[in-house]
Amino acid sequence: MWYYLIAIGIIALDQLTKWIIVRSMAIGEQFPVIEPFLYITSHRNTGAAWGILQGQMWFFYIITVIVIGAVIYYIQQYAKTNVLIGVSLGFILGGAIGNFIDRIFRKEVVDFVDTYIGSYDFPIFNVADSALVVGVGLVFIATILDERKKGSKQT
Ligand SMILES: CCC[C@@H]1OC(=O)[C@@H](C)C[C@H](C)CCCCC(=O)CCC[C@@H](CC)/C=C/C=C(\COC)CC[C@@H](O)[C@@H](O)C[C@H](O)CNC1=O
Repeated sequence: MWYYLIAIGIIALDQLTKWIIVRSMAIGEQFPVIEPFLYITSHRNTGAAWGILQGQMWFFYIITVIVIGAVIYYIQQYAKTNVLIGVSLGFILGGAIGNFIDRIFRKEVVDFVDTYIGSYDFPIFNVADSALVVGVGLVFIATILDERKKGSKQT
């Protein structure tokens, strides 16, 4: 149950940061946090990662509802026995809903975390994206650990 609290916490943090950016920065405005690696840049994206599928909102609604449905199903199935799976699914749920709220009410996603890896300007992202990437990464780790545990029991 409290995995949903993780998702709610992420949604709250995501929406709060986006609200602050929308209210206090013009689109395109930038200020440095850690030169020359990290900046806050007010950005909007009507697509998904790297701006793919710009404007395909119905596609995003359908995918997001599928993602949310799958995550809730897996939380009911696995979170009781595997805490790490539960936590990672909570992250994915929070991230998916965070961007879903933007897509429904703003018809675009607010992004503001602008990182430069060397001279490469990584796509500007937000709290929800970070939660999604961390959640997906944790699911992989939890699955690998789970397989190892099963493997060691059989040997
Ligand atoms: C993170 C998933 C993207 C997020 O998916 C969502 O909402 C989900 C719930 C719904 C999507 C319609 C479905 C997933 C599409 C899969 C995808 O896209 C491949 C991702 C690979 C991943 C490998 C690591 C890259 C990650 C990149 C970025 C995030 O880096 C932290 C850059 C983000 C910036 O391009 C930013 O403008 C994006 C904008 O905020 C809208 N965000 C989305 O569409």
